[in-house]
Amino acid sequence: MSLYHETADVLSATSGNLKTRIFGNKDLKSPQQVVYALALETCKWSPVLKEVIENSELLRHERKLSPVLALLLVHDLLLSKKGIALPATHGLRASIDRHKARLNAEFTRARLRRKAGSVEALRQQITAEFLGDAADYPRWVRVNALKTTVEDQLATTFADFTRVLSVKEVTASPTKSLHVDDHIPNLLAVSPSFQITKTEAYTSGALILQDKASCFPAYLLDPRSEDGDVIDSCAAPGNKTTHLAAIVHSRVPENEECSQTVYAFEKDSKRSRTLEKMVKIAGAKDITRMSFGQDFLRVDPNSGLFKNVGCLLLDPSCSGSGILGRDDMPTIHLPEAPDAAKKQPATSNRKRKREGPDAAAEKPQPILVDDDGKETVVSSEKELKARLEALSSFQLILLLHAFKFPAAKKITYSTCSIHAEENEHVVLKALQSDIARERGWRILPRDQQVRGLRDWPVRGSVDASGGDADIAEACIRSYQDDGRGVMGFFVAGFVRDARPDFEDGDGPYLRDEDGLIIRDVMGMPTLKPGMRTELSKPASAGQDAQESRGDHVDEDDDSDSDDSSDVSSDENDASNSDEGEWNGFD
Ligand SMILES: C[S@@+](CC[C@H](N)C(=O)[O-])C[C@H]1O[C@@H](n2cnc3c(N)ncnc32)[C@H](O)[C@@H]1O
Repeated sequence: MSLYHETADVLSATSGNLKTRIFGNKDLKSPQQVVYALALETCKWSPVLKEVIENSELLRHERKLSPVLALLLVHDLLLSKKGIALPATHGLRASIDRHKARLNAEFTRARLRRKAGSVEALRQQITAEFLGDAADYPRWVRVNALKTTVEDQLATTFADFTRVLSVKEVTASPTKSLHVDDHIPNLLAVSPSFQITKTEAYTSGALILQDKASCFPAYLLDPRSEDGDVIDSCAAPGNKTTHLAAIVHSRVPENEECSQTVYAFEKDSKRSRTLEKMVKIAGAKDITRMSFGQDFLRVDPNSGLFKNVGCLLLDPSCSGSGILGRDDMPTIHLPEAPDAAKKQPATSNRKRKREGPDAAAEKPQPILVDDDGKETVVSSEKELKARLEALSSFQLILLLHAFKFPAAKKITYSTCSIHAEENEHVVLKALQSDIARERGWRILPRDQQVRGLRDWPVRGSVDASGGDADIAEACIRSYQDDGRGVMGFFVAGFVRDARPDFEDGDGPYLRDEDGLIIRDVMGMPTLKPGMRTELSKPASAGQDAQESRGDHVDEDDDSDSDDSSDVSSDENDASNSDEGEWNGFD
């Protein structure tokens, strides 16, 4: 099926948002990114394209074209640099090419009616209209300190931008403007219509699109050289991993080698590939060691490899309820088909929101979206509660696992959820846990936080913190729609005084240099790495390299599942088991 038919099907589907319709559809033959870009851009331009198609009477002459197909093809004819992505002999392309001159003329008329002096001016106008409410949010751009500096970027990529004093001014300004953020170092708020993905700085990894709130965890963790190595336990797609690497890098004195490592774990093998790409493009490869398809719960905290880990960042899967525009389906303006004109009132522009062009009106239902964009429709309060309960017990298990790293003294826990169950409640339970008490973990109070987050005004809920105002103050929140231009988010920091209780909880095992136990508590030899590999299931292509170095291969690769069933990853299993569970590093 052609790109155009597949994209037309996506736009005509009756359920799911645009992202889930595309990225959750394994049957698509065309590249998902290409389908997404075509669908989104066509929706954006559809008010103009509708006019062009109707005034040129394209659908009256080409009866086989549906209104959606016509929009997609005319979009590429008029607006894509490469034109229609079909051979000239293809029937669909021919049906548009026959009307090329008329379509071009109608496009010019539509532009002039909007008083746009050029196609670029029209593009800006259309983008601003399309953004609608989203225009209240700037584009948050993290300047990647591994590759560039704010000063360099202000002098190059943003040379023709006006610097303004607040986020509100950025979103209100009709011209290109930017604001250097007051809370997070190396962060810029940029005009939402700016097409940053087309800049060299973006494609080379010097600039990274990352919501301000998503920058909180790495900044709050504040890894310093004396803190030793860092773990990002749930790393893909890698925004926070690369942010951690950038912070670590920025603290290495000039002419000195970086002695710290950022260990990044990602359980899902498909998402691990995204992580790998992101780390590479961000220039973070030297600092980062990634373990693909690795469940963090199966990482042994007492392994010698992690004896210098002083900081951990935990950003586990959550309900995603704070994410901006996750459940939005862009509006598409369909041209009238000649027959439809008779059936429908002439005034109807068939403008539809959250539904495909041929769908019946759909009642919005609350949905939760997981890391892969998979949706869970929540039809009742009870169902929402059950889902949040499952998610929060999995989040707590991960946090308690992080507490076990013997040299750890700082941890951040974050979610992009607005629900207290996944946020303050997890924090309270973690603080009340045996492991927190044994190891002396406490919350990082507001007055000890890095300056930018100490100053950040939006804090946790006192009610959700069991009435404890200090804990609520220590928790950092953000909400959509509060005028600060950020997504809904939560982060809390935990600290303790470092105690190198390396053997703690694991017994006086003797380990080899990779941290593998080679003698047990009784001094008896344990399995050697080679023997473990024999016991493992055959490795996939990506794991060959790990095996050849004698690293373990996961026997129980459940990386495709990323939902609350993960809760079944028994914590004790994870910490006590030392065999066949380690995926090694890339
Ligand atoms: C919210 S996303 C992380 C986003 C990431 N920190 C960033 O900023 O780009 C959660 C990730 O954790 C992964 N994950 C969930 N459970 C995990 C586990 N037990 N071990 C390792 N990764 C896990 C998921 O597959 C998902 O990619």
